[in-house]
Amino acid sequence: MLQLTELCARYPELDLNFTLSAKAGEITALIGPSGAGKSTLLAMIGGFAPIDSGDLLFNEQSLNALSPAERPITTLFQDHNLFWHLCVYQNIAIGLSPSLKLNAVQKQQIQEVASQVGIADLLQRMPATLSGGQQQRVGLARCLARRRPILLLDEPFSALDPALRYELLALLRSQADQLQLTVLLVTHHPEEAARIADQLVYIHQGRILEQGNGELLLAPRTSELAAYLGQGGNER
Ligand SMILES: Nc1ncnc2c1ncn2[C@@H]1O[C@H](COP(=O)(O)OP(=O)(O)OP(=O)(O)O)[C@@H](O)[C@H]1O
Repeated sequence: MLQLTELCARYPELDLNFTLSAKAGEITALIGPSGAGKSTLLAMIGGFAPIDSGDLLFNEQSLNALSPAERPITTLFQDHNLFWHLCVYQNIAIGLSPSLKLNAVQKQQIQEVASQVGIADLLQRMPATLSGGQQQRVGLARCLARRRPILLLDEPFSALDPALRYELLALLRSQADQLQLTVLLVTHHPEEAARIADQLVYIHQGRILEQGNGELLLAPRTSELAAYLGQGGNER
């Protein structure tokens, strides 16, 4: 279980304060307007942005003092996931060993993960020769190969067309189930995320305003979420 308790960061323009928990095997979709603090929240969990106060626990162990590499976490971003001078195999391998020297078990792991995400026949290709969807599969494969129990995704599929985006979300769903990953996904496509997520979390101005399952989108309780969803106009 990943548990955030009053996890705070203060910036000149925004105070962030999050209390949230997510279980193994669960996908949590983080939605909210631009500038709400979604990416900063992922960065705080991943160790890339400072935590001013509060607790970040995974299976009851504090992660606050750990460096990004020491945390049981791997992150997939929208861009900059791939090294263009390395082939697909090496792009996955670098997640396991920065020197690209792999033992037999690690080599096997790469084959396995490549099959799981449907890129087993692309391992010798260069990233520039792949479609956007294939490239994001490679990025996802690298994250999965690292076998960290927490997977953070910051809008990784948003540049893809809707059908491909959904295909990758469905892949994420199956991997979360199989590997019992705790997944936090930042997305600007709430309806799509609702099809695969266990919980939706609406973030507004550095705070969680609403949280729940897909029903949230059908019946927002706050005027902020209604406005974000384009259902504004009704005073609530
Ligand atoms: N390093 C920083 N220095 C100053 N302010 C920061 C910093 N990091 C985050 N912030 C503040 O937090 C706000 C939230 O930014 P963040 O990128 O997390 O929003 P977001 O919800 O992910 O937006 P988007 O959907 O556009 O990616 C920023 O607008 C800024 O006010």
